[in-house]
Amino acid sequence: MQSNGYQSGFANEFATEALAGTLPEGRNSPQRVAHGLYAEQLSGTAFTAPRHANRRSWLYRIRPAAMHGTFAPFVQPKFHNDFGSAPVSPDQLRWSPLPLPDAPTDFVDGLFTMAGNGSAAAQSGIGIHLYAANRDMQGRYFYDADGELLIVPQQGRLHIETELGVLNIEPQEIALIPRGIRFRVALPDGASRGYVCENFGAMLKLPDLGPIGSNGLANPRDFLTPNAAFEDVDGVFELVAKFQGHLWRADIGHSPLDVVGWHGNYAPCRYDLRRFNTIGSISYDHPDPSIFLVLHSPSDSEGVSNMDFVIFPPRWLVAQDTFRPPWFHRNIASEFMGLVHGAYDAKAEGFVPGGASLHNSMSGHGPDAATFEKASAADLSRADVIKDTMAFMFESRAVLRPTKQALDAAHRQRDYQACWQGLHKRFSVPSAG
Ligand SMILES: O=C(O)Cc1cc(O)ccc1O
Ligand SMILES: [Fe+2]
Repeated sequence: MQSNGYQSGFANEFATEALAGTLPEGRNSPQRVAHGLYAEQLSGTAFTAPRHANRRSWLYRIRPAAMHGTFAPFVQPKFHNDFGSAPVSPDQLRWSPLPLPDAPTDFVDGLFTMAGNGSAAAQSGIGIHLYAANRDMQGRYFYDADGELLIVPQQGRLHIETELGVLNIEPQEIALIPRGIRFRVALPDGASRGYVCENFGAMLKLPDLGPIGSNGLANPRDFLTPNAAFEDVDGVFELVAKFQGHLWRADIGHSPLDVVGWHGNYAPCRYDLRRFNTIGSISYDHPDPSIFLVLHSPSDSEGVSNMDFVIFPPRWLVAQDTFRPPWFHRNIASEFMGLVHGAYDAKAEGFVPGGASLHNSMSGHGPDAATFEKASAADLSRADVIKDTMAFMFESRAVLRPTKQALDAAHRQRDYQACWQGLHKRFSVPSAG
């Protein structure tokens, strides 16, 4: 399926048709829809959610979504929401990239669950997954009833055909696929890898800007939602569903990507992280990383997120009398980090593109010894430019429980804590007089 272009804006009321005259005028559900299509509403928030938070779309499609066979369990044991109940160690954890597969592996088969909290049943928390895949989804369509998917490719472009249109993204761009939307992923570059945050909680939204003003951080017009595109194909296909933490499959005799036109504000979108308007200190001190917030999923407590998606993009560091890289810290929040491109300014080595780290609540972390030495001696009369970099963080209010397979993985760096062992004692009491 080819892209039909995009519409700009975040969660706007969009309207798009791949065939002229598809969308009904003045009503959503006429007695007979144009072109013999079926009308179907897809709601992503409660019917009665306040207007500013209400998200739903109307789809005009060749066959209703109800048409498929019965579901049976689908076996892909690496992709799940079993975050366990065993004690979670407060150790800092880090991983090298998930190895690319040798055997033919599509996006669904290539998902590997790293950590998570909460559950789909509780409608709060997140699942954090990696993917490593090398072939297009063939005759297979997928949807996630458990959460919205935030996809962060690190290697290889993704061609994502969804019910509502096509998203093409490359590393340093992201895709957001709302809960329930059916899609198929093709890999134009072959072997591909990246990160996925599965959000069981409130839908991701742009943060308020407060004193920053009316512009800045991720600007709404840089979010792109696809125009309608459809395929009218019959065949022997399968529909894979993620439902309550488990995978299911059903036969389906046609492509579910058969929406000819749609309107509404519940739709997938893409965003280029390089468009982020990065704001930082132009006087002294390193600000809290909330200044780098792209999108967040609020929780029931004001100002406390179910999940914050934060990036560390290229930027200038000019603060005076300041240790410029991230400081040493312990936070109530729990931080899962990934690196899409380049190097991260808190770590001289070991944290590489495709890799990941996990620093849970109150576990101390910060610059490694080499970074500390360098930044403590840096000449601050010059501005530092941090270029060729794109790190990110999925930060959550609740502890992120690493999965057994993540802890046992061959690519876990079991010596991660050694990066701080060179931070020797520097203290000395000045001698009297
Ligand atoms: O741990 C990290 O590297 C992420 C991070 C970056 C920063 O600039 C300040 C706090 C923080 O948790
Ligand atoms: Fe941190």
